[in-house]
Amino acid sequence: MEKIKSALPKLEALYNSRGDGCYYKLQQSNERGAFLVATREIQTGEVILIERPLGKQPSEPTPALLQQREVAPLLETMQRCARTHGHLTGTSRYPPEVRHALDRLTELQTKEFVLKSPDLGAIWKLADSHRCAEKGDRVMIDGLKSDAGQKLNGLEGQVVGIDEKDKHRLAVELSTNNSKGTKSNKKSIKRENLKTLGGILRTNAFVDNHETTMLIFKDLSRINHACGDAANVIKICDEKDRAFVLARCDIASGQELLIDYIPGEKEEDRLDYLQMKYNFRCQCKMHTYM
Ligand SMILES: C[S@@+](CC[C@H](N)C(=O)[O-])C[C@H]1O[C@@H](n2cnc3c(N)ncnc32)[C@H](O)[C@@H]1O
Repeated sequence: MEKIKSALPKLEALYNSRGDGCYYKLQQSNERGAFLVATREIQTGEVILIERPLGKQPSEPTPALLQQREVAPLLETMQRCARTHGHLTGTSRYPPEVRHALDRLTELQTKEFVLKSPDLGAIWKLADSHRCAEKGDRVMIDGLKSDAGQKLNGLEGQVVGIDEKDKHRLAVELSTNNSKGTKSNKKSIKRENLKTLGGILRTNAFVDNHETTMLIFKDLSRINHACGDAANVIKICDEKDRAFVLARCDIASGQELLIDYIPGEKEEDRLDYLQMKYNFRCQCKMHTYM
């Protein structure tokens, strides 16, 4: 890894000098959402993309977050669980209250960081596999299928509580701008149709080289996961948190780009960790026949 890091300036110069355009395109599938596909043959070691993050936030709770009143009971829940089950990485065998605590802590922290990103519009376009909105959260409506619902997809708002008439839905206050200014407009929406910034962060974040910062990217965050040798690309960050994505083997045109989200994670913890952090059951070729 150190060898690649020292080669980054040379790789960047090479990447900037090549005149043959982008090496991948974005596609969409019903099962695994958006993904990237190679549009030409790529050789081992070639740089596929270099990009700066759209947003970032510290991996651990900041002192400002720790001072918030609602945070102490959430941390207490997580610490109690860690005492009973061991360290809180690598497994989804935790009780629902721990998952809830994780959801809330991430959501609260995104208010201090991701919500203030100048690229917020691009961040909202990323996927949210968690769908864990609660009262007070900024949300975006997503995935409504009916004709009327489709018109609401992409609108932003804030959850103001549970819908009194239907406890399975949340009341969302949309802010609609019109010629007379901002008008209040409440809608009743199922949680599964609401993206949150915390959910987006957890679904899409990669850590920096020191594992202290979570970073989200416009293109890198569209690359789906495959475990270990089933992955054909790797990423490495430079000191400015820009991600370099390199081919770790030869990639044929038309092949999906795949990255290991959890390099170094032990095999026995992998499926649980992917489920907890990204909320999917891994179907890569290492796990298809399990
Ligand atoms: C970082 S995003 C990747 C891009 C995403 N497919 C999209 O639509 O934007 C991670 C999410 O993609 C999906 N995903 C990625 N790799 C997958 C895999 N091997 N099997 C199933 N779903 C996967 C899961 O929904 C996961 O939470």
